[in-house]
Amino acid sequence: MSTDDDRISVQGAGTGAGTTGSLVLDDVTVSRGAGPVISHVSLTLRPGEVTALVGPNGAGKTSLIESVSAMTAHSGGSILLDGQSIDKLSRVARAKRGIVHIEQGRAVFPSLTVRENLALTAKSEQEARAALDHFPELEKRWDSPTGLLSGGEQQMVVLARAFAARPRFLLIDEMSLGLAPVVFTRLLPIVSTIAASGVGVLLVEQFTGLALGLAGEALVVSGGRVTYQGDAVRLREQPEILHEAYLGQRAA
Ligand SMILES: Nc1ncnc2c1ncn2[C@@H]1O[C@H](COP(=O)(O)OP(=O)(O)OP(=O)(O)O)[C@@H](O)[C@H]1O
Repeated sequence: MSTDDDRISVQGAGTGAGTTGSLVLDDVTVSRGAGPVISHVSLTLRPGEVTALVGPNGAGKTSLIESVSAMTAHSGGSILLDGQSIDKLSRVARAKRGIVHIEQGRAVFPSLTVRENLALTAKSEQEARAALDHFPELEKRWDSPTGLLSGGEQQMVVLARAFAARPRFLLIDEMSLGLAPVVFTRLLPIVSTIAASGVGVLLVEQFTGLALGLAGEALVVSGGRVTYQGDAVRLREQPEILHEAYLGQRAA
């Protein structure tokens, strides 16, 4: 059961001034089956900034990210884009407004070429090609069936396809899943570059150190609650906060 004392709010979250251009989660709770799996999260995503969402398995990270793209309905609080509630908007409507969700797992269409995969989201061949600016390694694979690419290259296709959709906000859930750390490390600068082009990124990641390296703000969640919210650099300097989150959930 949650109490008001458990709530962690961020200055500026909510409606009103300062939210234009932002995606705001205002006291969001997501429930599945018996009850809440993540409660009272307030967070503001801004263009050009990376926010890391980290915590142990089952903490509620995926449920939260899914509530933003409307894959899962939230049971409390509100989600606002440019200061307007998007609570009632479907997944497709939110995607049309620029909220793009990269789900866990590398969901490429293996028999389609890289070009064809990007054509699924890009408005034109020109835009698909433009997405390649961030992914020069895919250039030589342009006409290859995506299923023949390595795991890291397939994840690049997933990222490129999301970028070709011209997101305003990109929600990335466990991009590293099934990838060797060395391969994942190559993908991170691409995420930074995408953010630098003006996209607000929410990054859910199990490789916490790497994720915090490119984030401005970080949230740690454990057992469905936010246990830390603030500067990512400060979190890196205080690993005990993360340790507590992981150990605390195990003990709960
Ligand atoms: N479809 C579902 N129906 C019922 N409960 C679910 C469903 N999906 C997830 N849960 C439960 O919700 C809680 C939060 O899961 P969630 O996947 O959001 O956490 P997570 O932090 O993303 O974990 P992971 O890193 O393992 O994906 C867990 O207790 C999980 O068992």
